[in-house]
Amino acid sequence: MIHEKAPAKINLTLDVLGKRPDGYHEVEMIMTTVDLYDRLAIEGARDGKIVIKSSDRYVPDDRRNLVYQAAEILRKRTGIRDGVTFTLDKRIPVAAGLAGGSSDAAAALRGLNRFWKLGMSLDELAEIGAEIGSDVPFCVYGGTAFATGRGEKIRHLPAPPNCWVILAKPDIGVSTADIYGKFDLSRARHPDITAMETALRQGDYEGVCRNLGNVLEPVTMEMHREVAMLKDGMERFGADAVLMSGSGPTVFGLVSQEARVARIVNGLNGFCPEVHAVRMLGGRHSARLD
Ligand SMILES: C[C@@](CO)(OP(=O)(O)O)[C@H](O)COP(=O)(O)OP(=O)(O)OC[C@H]1O[C@@H](n2ccc(N)nc2=O)[C@H](O)[C@@H]1O
Ligand SMILES: Nc1ncnc2c1ncn2[C@@H]1O[C@H](COP(=O)(O)OP(=O)(O)O)[C@@H](O)[C@H]1O
Repeated sequence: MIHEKAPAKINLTLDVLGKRPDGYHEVEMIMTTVDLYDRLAIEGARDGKIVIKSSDRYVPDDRRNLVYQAAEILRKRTGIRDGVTFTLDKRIPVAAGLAGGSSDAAAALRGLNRFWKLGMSLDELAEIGAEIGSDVPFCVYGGTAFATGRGEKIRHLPAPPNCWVILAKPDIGVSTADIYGKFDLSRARHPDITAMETALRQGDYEGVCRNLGNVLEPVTMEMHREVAMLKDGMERFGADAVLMSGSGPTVFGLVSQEARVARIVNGLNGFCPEVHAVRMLGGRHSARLD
């Protein structure tokens, strides 16, 4: 049996440039991984079956699970017919804007690469991952990156300055397709992605805080006032900067002073069911074969 960790991501910036003929949106975003993980165990299965055992009853255990799709695509590409059992310990909230499913799929690709001794590079796995979902290539590498296209083209960036990240997810689920569908380009306030990239290159924490921005945030907030309430709460309790991640509804706050973390977490616990205090990870995965 082998194990692979699947970290959550947050979007430091998310911009949409327009809708494409294929129905997806052209995006520019800066993403980074944080130390909240799902855990994936991989072992063999009889009769060539792909079996998913999940700790979360809201996550599908069939072909709809992105982990299943990762195994299926990898088998098709390589001609391998072996069965495989995945035991998925979900810690990342589902449908939260934290790319839990995408990160699980990426972990399945990295893990199966080791389990089946395929010898593929992360670039090859990322290319395969793009067939599963727009965020999967980023999740294959992890770390910090500038993502373009529909999110699948990746350019690596330096890790953000170390700080605490407080994640708060209201008790609602959000459909990514729904939020992109309601997005109106003419009303968008575009974030300054160049300024964010400069802040990352200079290790400038205040610059990172100043330049957080997500054009999908007002769209999700208009549908769910809980998101705006959480953002207000997080700011009031003392986070340095606050933003919604991805299509939401998770809101994250950046905090440099450890002493403030407990105060913010305790304050939010009063009205938000799911709050996590985590750290930035920033570093990339490797395509290890052991
Ligand atoms: C918004 C983001 C930001 O990181 O993350 P989440 O909120 O899902 O975490 C991503 O763009 C989500 O990526 P991902 O969740 O992999 O999306 P996909 O499975 O490829 O697409 C789901 C649906 O979202 C819409 N979609 C997705 C990506 C994109 N660039 N344009 C789109 O319009 C499409 O309607 C698509 O059918
Ligand atoms: N391994 C998985 N973990 C979580 N959700 C999954 C997984 N595979 C498929 N899904 C489906 O994908 C949807 C989006 O989940 P998730 O990846 O957690 O959200 P997001 O795209 O907002 O980050 C869920 O509603 C779920 O039905």
